[in-house]
Amino acid sequence: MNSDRLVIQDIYKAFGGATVLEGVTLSAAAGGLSGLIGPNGAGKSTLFSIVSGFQKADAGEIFFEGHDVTRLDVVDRVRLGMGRTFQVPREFGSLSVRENLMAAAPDQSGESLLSVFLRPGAIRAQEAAIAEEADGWLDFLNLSAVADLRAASLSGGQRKLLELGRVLMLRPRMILLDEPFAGVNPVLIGEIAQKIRTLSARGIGFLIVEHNLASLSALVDHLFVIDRGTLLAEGHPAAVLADPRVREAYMGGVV
Ligand SMILES: Nc1ncnc2c1ncn2[C@@H]1O[C@H](COP(=O)(O)OP(=O)(O)OP(=O)(O)O)[C@@H](O)[C@H]1O
Repeated sequence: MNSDRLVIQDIYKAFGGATVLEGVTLSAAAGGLSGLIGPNGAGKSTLFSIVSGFQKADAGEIFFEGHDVTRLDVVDRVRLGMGRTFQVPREFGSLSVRENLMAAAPDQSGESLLSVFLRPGAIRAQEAAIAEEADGWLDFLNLSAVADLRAASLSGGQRKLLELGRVLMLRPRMILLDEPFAGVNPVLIGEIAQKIRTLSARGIGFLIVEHNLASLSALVDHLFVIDRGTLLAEGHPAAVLADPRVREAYMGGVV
């Protein structure tokens, strides 16, 4: 059942006395291109954190491709193919761009001191494979020219691309992208959107939180709108953005 979907079922979350999510239920195609919008403070980032396992819901359930992941930690969700990026990129500023990608790779047995002594050849081979994979993504993301620069020196848009690269190192089947276009110039927005389209055509699904509605609706096939902690509307982007309830809730009718 729902073996090809991310199913979010009746999620509740309160911080102190304030209820942020009040029974959010939605179902997104795991391999599809979907967007999640809503006014500031609607609970989008909180929902992302709960879906990816960084925060616990007070109630509700999450299923990914038929697996109940509600009680799994972040690492186990990543193993099942779920990846996420953050609104504020979390790269290591003092590491190079390439090192940032390599550090994101899972299962680095080279980090265990014992295996450095016992199996040095295997670790060198593994590191070489990780470096090759990182270089492949750097090339795909047009970051090869800055691979040896410190991540802190990148522009806002390049940092978004790096963040995407870091999650790609986890080999996800679905990526939750938190505001990929925020603080990015229009040219680079087009480039990031194109990368997302290419990855989608290769079978990686996306659920994207974004305030730039024009860029988002041009990219995704399906939009979800949450408002005051519940799902307000969903459907084809043009239909959703024309929905009077959405226009009313979202920016007080200015959409
Ligand atoms: N750790 C926390 N402790 C207390 N309140 C929190 C916490 N995280 C989020 N909130 C509150 O929950 C509400 C929803 O925040 P959230 O960041 O999920 O909304 P959002 O829809 O992503 O907003 P934005 O579009 O502005 O990023 C906000 O009122 C926020 O202040």
